[in-house]
Amino acid sequence: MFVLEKVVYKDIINLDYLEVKSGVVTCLVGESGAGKTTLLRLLNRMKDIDSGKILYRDTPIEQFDPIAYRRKVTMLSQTALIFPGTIEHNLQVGLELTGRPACSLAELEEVLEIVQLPKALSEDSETLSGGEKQRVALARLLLLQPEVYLLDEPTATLDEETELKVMTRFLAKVKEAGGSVIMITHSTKLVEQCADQTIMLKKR
Ligand SMILES: Nc1ncnc2c1ncn2[C@@H]1O[C@H](COP(=O)(O)OP(=O)(O)OP(=O)(O)O)[C@@H](O)[C@H]1O
Repeated sequence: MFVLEKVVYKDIINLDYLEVKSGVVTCLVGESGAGKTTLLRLLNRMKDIDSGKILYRDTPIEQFDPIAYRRKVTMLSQTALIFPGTIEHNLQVGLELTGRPACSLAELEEVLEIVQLPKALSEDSETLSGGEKQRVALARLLLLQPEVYLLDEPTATLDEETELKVMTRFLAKVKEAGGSVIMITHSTKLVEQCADQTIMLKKR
Protein backbone atom coordinates (compact mmCIF):
# COMPACT_ATOMS: atom_id res chain seq x y z
CA MET A 1 0.00 0.00 0.00
CA PHE A 2 2.72 2.45 1.07
CA VAL A 3 6.25 2.06 -0.20
CA LEU A 4 8.94 4.37 1.17
CA GLU A 5 12.31 4.51 -0.56
CA LYS A 6 15.32 6.41 0.76
CA VAL A 7 13.08 8.79 2.68
CA VAL A 8 14.87 11.60 4.51
CA TYR A 9 13.20 14.32 6.57
CA LYS A 10 15.47 16.75 8.45
CA ASP A 11 17.63 14.71 10.82
CA ILE A 12 14.51 12.97 12.18
CA ILE A 13 13.64 10.34 9.55
CA ASN A 14 16.05 8.34 7.43
CA LEU A 15 14.47 5.19 6.02
CA ASP A 16 16.11 3.12 3.35
CA TYR A 17 13.09 1.00 2.43
CA LEU A 18 9.75 0.39 4.09
CA GLU A 19 6.59 -1.25 2.89
CA VAL A 20 3.25 -0.99 4.73
CA LYS A 21 0.62 -3.53 3.76
CA SER A 22 -2.97 -2.84 2.86
CA GLY A 23 -5.97 -4.17 4.80
CA VAL A 24 -4.01 -4.83 7.97
CA VAL A 25 -3.14 -3.19 11.28
CA THR A 26 0.41 -1.84 11.41
CA CYS A 27 1.73 -0.69 14.76
CA LEU A 28 4.40 1.98 14.82
CA VAL A 29 6.53 1.68 17.93
CA GLY A 30 9.76 3.12 19.29
CA GLU A 31 11.09 5.36 22.00
CA SER A 32 9.85 8.88 22.55
CA GLY A 33 11.29 11.27 19.98
CA ALA A 34 12.07 8.49 17.49
CA GLY A 35 9.97 10.22 14.82
CA LYS A 36 6.72 8.23 14.89
CA THR A 37 4.42 11.26 14.74
CA THR A 38 6.65 12.83 12.10
CA LEU A 39 6.37 9.68 9.95
CA LEU A 40 2.54 9.74 10.15
CA ARG A 41 2.60 13.42 9.16
CA LEU A 42 4.77 12.59 6.16
CA LEU A 43 2.38 9.82 5.10
CA ASN A 44 -0.54 12.26 5.47
CA ARG A 45 1.34 15.02 3.57
CA MET A 46 1.14 17.42 6.48
CA LYS A 47 4.90 17.64 5.91
CA ASP A 48 6.89 16.98 2.76
CA ILE A 49 9.98 14.79 2.66
CA ASP A 50 13.36 16.37 1.85
CA SER A 51 14.36 13.52 -0.45
CA GLY A 52 13.33 10.01 -1.45
CA LYS A 53 9.94 8.65 -2.48
CA ILE A 54 6.66 7.81 -0.77
CA LEU A 55 4.25 5.85 -2.95
CA TYR A 56 0.61 5.22 -2.07
CA ARG A 57 -0.85 2.44 -4.19
CA ASP A 58 2.04 2.88 -6.67
CA THR A 59 1.59 6.66 -7.07
CA PRO A 60 3.95 9.24 -5.52
CA ILE A 61 1.84 10.96 -2.86
CA GLU A 62 2.64 14.48 -4.10
CA GLN A 63 0.73 13.65 -7.30
CA PHE A 64 -2.61 13.47 -5.45
CA ASP A 65 -4.74 16.51 -4.76
CA PRO A 66 -3.89 17.13 -1.05
CA ILE A 67 -7.49 17.44 0.15
CA ALA A 68 -8.71 14.39 -1.77
CA TYR A 69 -5.64 12.50 -0.54
CA ARG A 70 -6.28 13.35 3.13
CA ARG A 71 -9.81 12.04 2.76
CA LYS A 72 -8.37 8.69 1.76
CA VAL A 73 -5.44 8.78 4.20
CA THR A 74 -6.73 10.47 7.34
CA MET A 75 -4.80 11.24 10.49
CA LEU A 76 -6.15 11.40 14.02
CA SER A 77 -3.80 13.43 16.19
CA GLN A 78 -2.89 12.70 19.80
CA THR A 79 -5.21 15.40 21.14
CA ALA A 80 -8.84 14.82 20.25
CA LEU A 81 -10.44 17.71 18.39
CA ILE A 82 -13.83 18.39 19.95
CA PHE A 83 -16.28 21.00 18.67
CA PRO A 84 -18.68 22.85 20.99
CA GLY A 85 -22.04 21.05 21.11
CA THR A 86 -23.47 17.60 21.62
CA ILE A 87 -21.89 14.22 20.91
CA GLU A 88 -24.28 13.91 17.98
CA HIS A 89 -22.98 17.17 16.50
CA ASN A 90 -19.39 16.02 17.02
CA LEU A 91 -20.08 12.81 15.15
CA GLN A 92 -21.95 14.44 12.25
CA VAL A 93 -19.57 17.38 11.85
CA GLY A 94 -16.92 15.35 10.03
CA LEU A 95 -19.44 14.28 7.40
CA GLU A 96 -20.78 17.83 7.15
CA LEU A 97 -17.32 19.33 6.65
CA THR A 98 -16.53 16.84 3.90
CA GLY A 99 -19.87 17.45 2.14
CA ARG A 100 -21.36 14.06 2.84
CA PRO A 101 -24.90 13.19 3.94
CA ALA A 102 -25.62 12.90 7.65
CA CYS A 103 -25.82 9.46 9.27
CA SER A 104 -28.93 8.08 10.93
CA LEU A 105 -29.19 8.07 14.74
CA ALA A 106 -28.91 4.28 14.65
CA GLU A 107 -25.57 4.53 12.80
CA LEU A 108 -24.31 7.08 15.33
CA GLU A 109 -25.33 4.83 18.19
CA GLU A 110 -23.55 1.91 16.53
CA VAL A 111 -20.22 3.78 16.34
CA LEU A 112 -20.55 4.88 19.97
CA GLU A 113 -21.09 1.26 20.88
CA ILE A 114 -18.00 0.19 18.88
CA VAL A 115 -15.80 2.66 20.79
CA GLN A 116 -17.52 1.57 24.03
CA LEU A 117 -18.90 4.97 24.92
CA PRO A 118 -22.27 4.44 26.60
CA LYS A 119 -23.42 8.06 26.41
CA ALA A 120 -26.53 9.75 25.04
CA LEU A 121 -26.08 11.48 21.68
CA SER A 122 -27.63 14.59 23.25
CA GLU A 123 -24.90 14.89 25.88
CA ASP A 124 -22.62 17.93 25.80
CA SER A 125 -19.18 16.91 24.48
CA GLU A 126 -17.33 19.50 26.50
CA THR A 127 -18.16 17.80 29.79
CA LEU A 128 -16.57 14.51 28.64
CA SER A 129 -13.27 13.25 30.08
CA GLY A 130 -10.13 13.20 27.93
CA GLY A 131 -10.52 9.47 27.25
CA GLU A 132 -14.19 9.92 26.32
CA LYS A 133 -13.30 12.75 23.94
CA GLN A 134 -10.71 10.51 22.29
CA ARG A 135 -13.42 7.89 21.73
CA VAL A 136 -15.77 10.48 20.20
CA ALA A 137 -12.95 11.43 17.80
CA LEU A 138 -12.38 7.75 16.93
CA ALA A 139 -16.10 7.23 16.34
CA ARG A 140 -16.23 10.32 14.10
CA LEU A 141 -13.34 8.96 12.06
CA LEU A 142 -15.09 5.61 11.68
CA LEU A 143 -18.05 7.40 10.07
CA LEU A 144 -15.73 9.03 7.54
CA GLN A 145 -14.47 5.62 6.37
CA PRO A 146 -11.07 6.63 5.01
CA GLU A 147 -9.00 3.99 3.20
CA VAL A 148 -6.15 4.42 5.68
CA TYR A 149 -6.47 5.42 9.33
CA LEU A 150 -3.31 7.06 10.71
CA LEU A 151 -3.77 6.98 14.47
CA ASP A 152 -1.41 8.76 16.87
CA GLU A 153 -1.80 7.02 20.25
CA PRO A 154 -5.58 6.95 19.85
CA THR A 155 -6.32 5.49 23.27
CA ALA A 156 -3.35 6.66 25.31
CA THR A 157 -5.58 8.26 27.93
CA LEU A 158 -7.57 5.07 28.59
CA ASP A 159 -6.77 2.38 31.13
CA GLU A 160 -5.25 -0.73 29.57
CA GLU A 161 -8.35 -2.91 29.81
CA THR A 162 -10.63 -0.30 28.21
CA GLU A 163 -7.97 0.48 25.60
CA LEU A 164 -7.81 -3.15 24.51
CA LYS A 165 -11.60 -3.49 24.38
CA VAL A 166 -12.06 -0.28 22.39
CA MET A 167 -9.28 -0.96 19.91
CA THR A 168 -10.21 -4.61 19.35
CA ARG A 169 -13.74 -3.59 18.33
CA PHE A 170 -12.62 -0.54 16.39
CA LEU A 171 -9.94 -2.38 14.42
CA ALA A 172 -12.26 -5.30 13.64
CA LYS A 173 -14.80 -2.84 12.21
CA VAL A 174 -12.17 -1.09 10.08
CA LYS A 175 -10.84 -4.38 8.73
CA GLU A 176 -14.35 -5.63 8.00
CA ALA A 177 -14.80 -2.57 5.74
CA GLY A 178 -11.44 -3.23 4.02
CA GLY A 179 -9.62 -0.31 5.67
CA SER A 180 -5.99 -0.18 6.76
CA VAL A 181 -4.57 1.18 10.00
CA ILE A 182 -1.17 2.57 10.93
CA MET A 183 -1.18 3.23 14.64
CA ILE A 184 1.39 4.65 17.03
CA THR A 185 1.25 3.00 20.41
CA HIS A 186 3.37 2.52 23.50
CA SER A 187 1.22 -0.40 24.68
CA THR A 188 2.95 -3.76 24.33
CA LYS A 189 -0.35 -5.56 24.95
CA LEU A 190 -2.06 -3.66 22.16
CA VAL A 191 0.77 -4.59 19.78
CA GLU A 192 0.61 -8.24 20.85
CA GLN A 193 -3.13 -8.47 20.42
CA CYS A 194 -3.79 -6.27 17.40
CA ALA A 195 -0.73 -5.82 15.18
CA ASP A 196 -0.43 -7.69 11.89
CA GLN A 197 2.78 -5.80 11.15
CA THR A 198 5.05 -3.85 13.51
CA ILE A 199 7.47 -1.11 12.56
CA MET A 200 10.08 -0.07 15.10
CA LEU A 201 11.59 3.40 14.70
CA LYS A 202 14.88 4.18 16.38
CA LYS A 203 16.11 7.58 17.53
CA ARG A 204 18.86 8.82 15.20
N1 LIG B 1 9.05 20.43 12.52
C1 LIG B 1 10.05 19.98 13.27
N2 LIG B 1 11.27 20.57 13.18
C2 LIG B 1 12.31 20.14 13.91
N3 LIG B 1 12.23 19.10 14.77
C3 LIG B 1 11.06 18.49 14.89
C4 LIG B 1 9.91 18.88 14.15
N4 LIG B 1 8.88 18.05 14.49
C5 LIG B 1 9.38 17.18 15.40
N5 LIG B 1 10.66 17.44 15.64
C6 LIG B 1 11.58 16.67 16.51
O1 LIG B 1 11.70 15.40 15.91
C7 LIG B 1 11.83 14.38 16.88
C8 LIG B 1 10.75 13.32 16.66
O2 LIG B 1 9.47 13.84 17.06
P1 LIG B 1 8.15 12.97 16.96
O3 LIG B 1 7.05 13.75 17.59
O4 LIG B 1 7.97 12.53 15.56
O5 LIG B 1 8.54 11.71 17.87
P2 LIG B 1 7.65 10.52 18.42
O6 LIG B 1 8.40 9.26 18.14
O7 LIG B 1 6.27 10.62 17.86
O8 LIG B 1 7.65 10.82 19.97
P3 LIG B 1 6.53 10.51 21.14
O9 LIG B 1 6.47 9.03 21.31
O10 LIG B 1 7.13 11.23 22.32
O11 LIG B 1 5.24 11.15 20.67
C9 LIG B 1 11.76 15.06 18.22
O12 LIG B 1 13.06 15.25 18.69
C10 LIG B 1 11.07 16.41 17.90
O13 LIG B 1 11.46 17.40 18.80
